[in-house]
Amino acid sequence: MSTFLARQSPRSRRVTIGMVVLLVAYLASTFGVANGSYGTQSLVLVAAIFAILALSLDLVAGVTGLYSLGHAGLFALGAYSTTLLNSKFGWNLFLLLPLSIAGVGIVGLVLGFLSLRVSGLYFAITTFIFTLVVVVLLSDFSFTGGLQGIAGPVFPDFPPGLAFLGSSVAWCVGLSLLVTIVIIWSIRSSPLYPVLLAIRDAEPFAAAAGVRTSVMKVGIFGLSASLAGLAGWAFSFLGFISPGQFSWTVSVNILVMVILGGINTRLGPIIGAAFVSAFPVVVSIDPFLQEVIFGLIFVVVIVFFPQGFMGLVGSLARRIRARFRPTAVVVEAVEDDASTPIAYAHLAPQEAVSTTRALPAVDEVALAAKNIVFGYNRGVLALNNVDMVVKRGNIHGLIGPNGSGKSTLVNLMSGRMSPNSGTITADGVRIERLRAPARARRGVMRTFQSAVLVRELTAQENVGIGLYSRFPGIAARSPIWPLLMGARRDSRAIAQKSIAALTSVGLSSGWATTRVADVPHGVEQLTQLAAACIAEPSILILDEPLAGLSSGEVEQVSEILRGLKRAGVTVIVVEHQTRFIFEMCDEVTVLAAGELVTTGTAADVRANERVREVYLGQ
Ligand SMILES: Nc1ncnc2c1ncn2[C@@H]1O[C@H](COP(=O)(O)OP(=O)(O)OP(=O)(O)O)[C@@H](O)[C@H]1O
Repeated sequence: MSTFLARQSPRSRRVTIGMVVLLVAYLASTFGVANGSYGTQSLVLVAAIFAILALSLDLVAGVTGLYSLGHAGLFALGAYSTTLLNSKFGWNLFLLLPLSIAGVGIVGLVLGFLSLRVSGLYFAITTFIFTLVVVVLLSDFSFTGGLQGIAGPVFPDFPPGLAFLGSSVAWCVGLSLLVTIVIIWSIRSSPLYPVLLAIRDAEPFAAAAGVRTSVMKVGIFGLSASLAGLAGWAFSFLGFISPGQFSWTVSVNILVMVILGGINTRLGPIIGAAFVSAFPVVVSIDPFLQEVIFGLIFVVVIVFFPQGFMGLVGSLARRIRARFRPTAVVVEAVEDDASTPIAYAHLAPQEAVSTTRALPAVDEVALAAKNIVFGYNRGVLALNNVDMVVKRGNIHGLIGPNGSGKSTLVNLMSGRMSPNSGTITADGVRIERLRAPARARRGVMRTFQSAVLVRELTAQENVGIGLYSRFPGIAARSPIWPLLMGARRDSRAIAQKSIAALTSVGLSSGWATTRVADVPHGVEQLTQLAAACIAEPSILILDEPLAGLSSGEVEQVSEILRGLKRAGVTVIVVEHQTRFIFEMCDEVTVLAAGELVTTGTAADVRANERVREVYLGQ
């Protein structure tokens, strides 16, 4: 074992040791519970099942931002389908396990689909109604046992030779919890985790990085529902099941567990489930008083420690770490080495765009928007019959007074919206009806006017999101990520490329490991530039990249753009700083009041009478 560990990298060694510790803790605690008293067993097993539910809810609510009150309903479907199919039709309990997981997962996919139509409070209410309907149906039908409920199936005991293991139900529930922990913690340690946070906090950024956010939301909800189905399957072995055990208050209770323990944390949902399940047993007083005390604890946590128990522990740990962290510095100037394209300096030679991309043919068109018409909510047209043709390898400026339609045109070119009429082609292919992720996979990437990033993640983790479409199968591999050698290699590659991308835009490693919430505006802008550059775009669209930057940082961005141009990347840049635009750009397009004024070289545009009148104020 020690030779095996010695051959591993420090990170792999930590993962291996973590897995061994988890397995030993699981075996020891399950053995203890399985041989414990009936009272201990019923308390711990119920807590373990609620831990599964809390972990599964945290995946959708805490990580992905889909607040569901439907988990009690999904839980009920798992428990009742197992009980009814076994007691009425004699189906094998072990066959019912995958059926329950898959069946409830499919219902979850349907519920997840609703999240694409309604979000936030409306999604919570929709899922709440789902739970109500499930419970009403279970209460009304006679074959479900009505309000009285029905006896759950009997889980087979261990054979006599293994009787020393104790209660088989305890092992079954323990194994279900272990599997859930492995799946959730694997996702959290995979590159999918930052992507899910981006879907929650910065969906346009995730979409611009090539993530199909709708598919991802539906899929994650389906996975979470499957885990609720697993919890229901295991719960059916604990005795009698009745509709009251799955009412809407149970959905709320699962959410309370997540919040008390710490939303979006590894251990929080488990601690919350243990606390809420044990509370009535430990504080064994008048039930009314008990509820009042529990309510007070919840209010105190929400008001003073909104991140729950684990959030409190985490913020203490961050404060201690911050004391020992070296001061981060921005590299003020980027070396101007004409032989090394700055934005791609981090890539291996065989991957570097500059070495693989043929030099642009003169006047070859990279992106063309023709006859673009677009109006918001059928109101006044924001763009009326606008043309913009961008030549390959050029830096092309887009300027115009406030409200002239620059951001709207950028959003249409990058796929955030589609035009009412007109065509957009990239590399000769029509893209105007493609969504942002599809355009990103075609090499059309963008940044946003005010940086759209995940504030709780470090700059390095944010930049890594930009690589999502470059590493196949991240979502499919994520539930067992640390167990896969190739996946761990990919994690290392993503981390290395992210640091290199940040270095290439002039950010030191100190900033790479700082949370975006704690970095200055300039670092935030450079981080989103690195996140767009890392995926080697062929066309890069920058929406006001200089907004709020110091003169040193402006010079730094200019240098980065020159590096991109040398690497053959076509850059479209929207900017108000005309000095920068006229200095940097090969061609400039000018818009005014949603109409095209002119396109031409900096000299042509500066000399244009209409431009001087509408924009330069002369
Ligand atoms: N989400 C929206 N809903 C309705 N109207 C909008 C929306 N976004 C922009 N507009 C309108 O569309 C027109 C063009 O706006 P747009 O933001 O594209 O201009 P802009 O040139 O980028 O301006 P700025 O330089 O201030 O960013 C404006 O009249 C604006 O009020």
